[in-house]
Amino acid sequence: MSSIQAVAESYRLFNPRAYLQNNYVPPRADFTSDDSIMCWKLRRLHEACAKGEIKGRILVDIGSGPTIYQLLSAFEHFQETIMTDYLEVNRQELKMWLNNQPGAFDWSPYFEHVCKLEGKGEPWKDKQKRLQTRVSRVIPVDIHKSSPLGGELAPGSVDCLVSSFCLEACSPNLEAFQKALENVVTLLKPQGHFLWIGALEESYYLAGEARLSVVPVTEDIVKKALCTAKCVVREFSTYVIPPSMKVGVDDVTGIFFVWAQKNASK
Ligand SMILES: C[S@@+](CC[C@H](N)C(=O)[O-])C[C@H]1O[C@@H](n2cnc3c(N)ncnc32)[C@H](O)[C@@H]1O
Repeated sequence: MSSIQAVAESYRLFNPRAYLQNNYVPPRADFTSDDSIMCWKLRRLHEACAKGEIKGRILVDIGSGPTIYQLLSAFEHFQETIMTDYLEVNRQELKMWLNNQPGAFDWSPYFEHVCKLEGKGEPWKDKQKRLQTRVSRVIPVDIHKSSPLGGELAPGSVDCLVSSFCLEACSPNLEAFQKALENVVTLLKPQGHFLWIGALEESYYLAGEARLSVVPVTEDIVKKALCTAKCVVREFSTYVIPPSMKVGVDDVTGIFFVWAQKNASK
């Protein structure tokens, strides 16, 4: 896969339902096991957001895909949450869930789990309703454009970004990955926060008929990319994929979680 255009072409076959089935049901999302990928991701996000520093007016999720789990802790600390994806099929899948339409993916175990992490005894349905109300827009994004959200949001206007498994999964090479990161970071206010989750050393993943190429990145590459994008790493952790989570839908070896902050002066 050699160009941004070729990557875009490969996404034409992306099947949101197959993607959800590959990654967002057991064993990868097994809430009876604290060792599952999903429990690790939700715990990392919960712990970063529980510190009380990550808050503000606008939260934007870059490359949401058909998923909402990545917002379950952060959205509570912002007045407005904006979800984004490159593909209309994914934006439709999200709208179906936001509008409680029949056939929408069932995220209830995720809400139950995060309510338990928060420990307030809140009924999960209350939290679900709050997220559905708090998401104000589901809009197109292209991380390869200097303004990834077009005219929808001005550079320097976002308090916090979330992004999971997007940048490495839509970039043909490391140069494009670095540029995409810099494009996305321009949306942040100085000192804005970035909660970033991604795949380590992955070269492909499947979503139905689609076989998507991924640019393999290491922990070191991710840290250096953030430094070049004028971001300071506040927390960095990695999860090593155990054999039980290797289910033949990708060749990922690990997952990184980063809480970074844009430099004050940029
Ligand atoms: C691996 S999925 C990640 C979905 C979700 N965030 C998650 O955690 O599972 C990658 C997403 O990137 C989106 N994408 C593809 N090309 C893109 C581009 N140029 N800019 C932004 N997102 C893009 C895809 O539509 C897809 O939803």
